[in-house]
Amino acid sequence: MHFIGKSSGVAFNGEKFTRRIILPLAALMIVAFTVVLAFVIVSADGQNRLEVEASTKLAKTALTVKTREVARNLRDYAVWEDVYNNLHLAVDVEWASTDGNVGANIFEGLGYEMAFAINSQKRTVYAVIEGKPKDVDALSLIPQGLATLLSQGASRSEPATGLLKSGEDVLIVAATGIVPPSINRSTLNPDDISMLVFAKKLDEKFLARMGEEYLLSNLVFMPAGTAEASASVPLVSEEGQDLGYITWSPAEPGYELLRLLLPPLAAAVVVLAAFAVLVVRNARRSTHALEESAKTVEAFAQTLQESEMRFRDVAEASSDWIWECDPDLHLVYFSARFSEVTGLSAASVLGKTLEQFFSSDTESDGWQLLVEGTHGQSSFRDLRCCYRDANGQSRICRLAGRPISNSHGTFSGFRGTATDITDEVQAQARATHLALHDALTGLPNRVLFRDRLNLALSGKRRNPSRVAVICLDLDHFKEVNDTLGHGAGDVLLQQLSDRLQACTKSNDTVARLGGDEFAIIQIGANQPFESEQLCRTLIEVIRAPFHVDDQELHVGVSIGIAIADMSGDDPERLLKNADIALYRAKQAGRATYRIFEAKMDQELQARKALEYDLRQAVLKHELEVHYQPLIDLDSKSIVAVEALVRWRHPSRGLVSPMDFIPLAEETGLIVGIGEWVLEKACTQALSWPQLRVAVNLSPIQFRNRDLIETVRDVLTRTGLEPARLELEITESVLINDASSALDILNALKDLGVRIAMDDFGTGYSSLGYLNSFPFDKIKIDRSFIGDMNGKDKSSAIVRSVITLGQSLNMTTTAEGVETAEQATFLTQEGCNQIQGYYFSRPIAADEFTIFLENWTGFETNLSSVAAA
Ligand SMILES: Nc1nc2c(ncn2[C@@H]2O[C@H](COP(=O)(O)O[C@H]3[C@@H](O)[C@H](n4cnc5c(=O)[nH]c(N)nc54)O[C@@H]3COP(=O)(O)O)[C@@H](O)[C@H]2O)c(=O)[nH]1
Repeated sequence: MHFIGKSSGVAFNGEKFTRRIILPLAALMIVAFTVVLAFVIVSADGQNRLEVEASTKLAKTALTVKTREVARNLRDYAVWEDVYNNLHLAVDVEWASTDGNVGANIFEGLGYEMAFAINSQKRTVYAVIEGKPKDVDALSLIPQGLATLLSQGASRSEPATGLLKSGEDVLIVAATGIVPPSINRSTLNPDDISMLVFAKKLDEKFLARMGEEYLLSNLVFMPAGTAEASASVPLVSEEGQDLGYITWSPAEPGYELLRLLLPPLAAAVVVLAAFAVLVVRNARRSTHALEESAKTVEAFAQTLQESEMRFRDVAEASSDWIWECDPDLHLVYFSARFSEVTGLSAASVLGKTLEQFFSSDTESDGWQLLVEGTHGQSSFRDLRCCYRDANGQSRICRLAGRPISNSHGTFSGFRGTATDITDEVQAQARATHLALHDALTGLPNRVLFRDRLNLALSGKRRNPSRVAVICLDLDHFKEVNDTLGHGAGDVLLQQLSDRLQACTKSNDTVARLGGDEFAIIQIGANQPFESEQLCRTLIEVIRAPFHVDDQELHVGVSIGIAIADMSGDDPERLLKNADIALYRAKQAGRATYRIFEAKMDQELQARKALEYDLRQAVLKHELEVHYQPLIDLDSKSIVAVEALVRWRHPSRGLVSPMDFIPLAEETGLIVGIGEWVLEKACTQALSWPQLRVAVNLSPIQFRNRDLIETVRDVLTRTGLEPARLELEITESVLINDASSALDILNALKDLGVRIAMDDFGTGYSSLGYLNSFPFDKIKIDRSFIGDMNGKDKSSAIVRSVITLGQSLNMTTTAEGVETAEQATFLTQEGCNQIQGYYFSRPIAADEFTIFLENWTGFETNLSSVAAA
């Protein structure tokens, strides 16, 4: 394993690219182009200079040739016998000037502007200027150099030539002696010889023709002192006098070359530049790609480095250690972590086989294959093994290994890791336990209960009717929680679970399903006998007081039993059936048990249907309120009316509240129904201004703290005077939580409404209640009224309650008065109000209005009662 160092920065940014690639390349191109251009220009210039040199030579040659031509023409005349005779021996001007001798032909034929014949005394004897004889002196006309030239020409056979000036004109002048071939020249004294002179002007015409002949374009004469041209030949006399120069426009092959070369060169430069741009662009792309791949490589290197660091950190931080064994599974290597984790020295273990050090705590095939040597030299992982650490403690580890080979490729053992998973396994075991057990009691929870039930039922199939599911629900446990707090409730539940376990056998399962709900799976050969026996025991055992925080607590238990095969063997169904039986046990007055029967389910279904109908009834406004009058026995007038709810069911007809109020209470629907009845009754009472209206309140409504607000709101909404509203409560309201109930009653009383104790005598009839709360009225339950005949116990009770009411200054009302005798007796005993079918059944509001209108009072036969 090795680390790849961080890159030293291969990255090539744009600036670097420009500096390192583009600028040198551009400079190279500029230099190359400049060199080429300079070379071309220098070559062109060289060529031009060569051309100047060549043309100069040519111009000189042309001058020489012209000069020789003048000399040659001169000589032709000078050797002519006639010229000797007519211009030397004697001067015959007429002969000489005749055309064809030395006359006009000299100018017109040969083009010489001047011709002179000069005798030995240097006197011009004959002169022809531009073809016409003139009397001029040659030496005056050409003052400088002619004398010398005459002298030279006289002394030699060939004409002497030179460039001389006449006025502003430059002349090619040739001078030679007039000596015919008949005379031996050497015999003559030069000083005696007459000279013939021809002169040719270097005028424009002459030079133009000469230029044409010698390809010297624009050949012109330039006087002395003017700026010298690039191509010129100076005109210097024999005596060194500067006469000016001839100049011409030399050909410029160099510039021609430039004209030819520059466009393709420029094109080449453009192409090269374009190519360079392309190359640079490609290079930039390549550089960019290179840069990207460099970055990627760098990133990889970084990642690898981090990965290695991570691996090292993990390896050092984890409890893993590395081991190695030879082909016979003898341990031959441990990493340093081995000793740190196990507390054992590597030396004490090295040499042992895998099997001698580890043992498998599971029936793992992998482990068997490994230690038996049938591993096939293949990798393995997740082998759970045990070993003993330095303290002799059993530890669990997970082994992973892969085969290793020597340099020849032969199998040389295994190398792998061992991870100590003892804590993990223990934590997992704890988690599993927690997931399957109730934290408070340690009993199996619902999940484990289901598992066990499934298991029991699968066993039951081999031995039917042995499994019973028993559901338990504590009676009055809520009161423990409410009065002593949840801590006390928890302790009670823990004690209860101990009692439950003590009552069951080892192969039974006691589980806590939640709250105060417990369940038992009982396996018994003799069902339902055994489960009934167990339930009776449980009821007894649980009835015994619990001791929590020095307090003696009493709870009871209701139990439902479902026997497999008697009620199906589906675990869910079985549990549900036990629940239904439990419900029936509770309905039966608690502290008892019930065994599930099929009809219970039917009843439950019917109840559910009723519940559904009731919910619908509320929504569909199928409820209505009927009214029953309360008659004052002093005035014989109707003083109040009791509102009683009815359900006009579409198919069942008028349903009694006896049939649906309990259900409404169980489902909580009573809260909404109660409020609706209250509002309806208060509204209706407004149309009977002389009457109070009495409305029944359910204990369930009392548990709701909103009751006070509800009553206040209804009174506000309807506008009924609070003193005209009488709320009837039963003793059960006070039994559950007397102090809270008394608070609510006081609050209601503060609203100004009256409170009546309903069904007095049927419950605990604790006089303490009457003492602790100043009721306005006591309603004697109709069961006492129906039973009394003047002498019996009921009559005595009724009499005592009336007396009690009188002494507590409370109104007494007798319910269920069906006969005149009952009315007479109650009148006689001093009862204040009576209510019953004798006067009217509960009737609809409009019927009641008619009843009220027709009311004329009633008669009591006091004498007959007294006689009885
Ligand atoms: N929480 C609420 N409870 C209500 C409401 N409406 C009624 N109830 C309670 O339902 C129980 C049954 O009521 P009901 O069937 O209406 O019976 C009442 C009277 O019809 C009946 N009664 C009256 N006189 C006689 C009689 O001469 N003989 C006879 N056999 N029965 C008679 O008594 C019932 C009134 O009882 P009480 O309320 O105790 O004054 C009943 O417990 C109602 O309270 C409601 O809206 N909310």
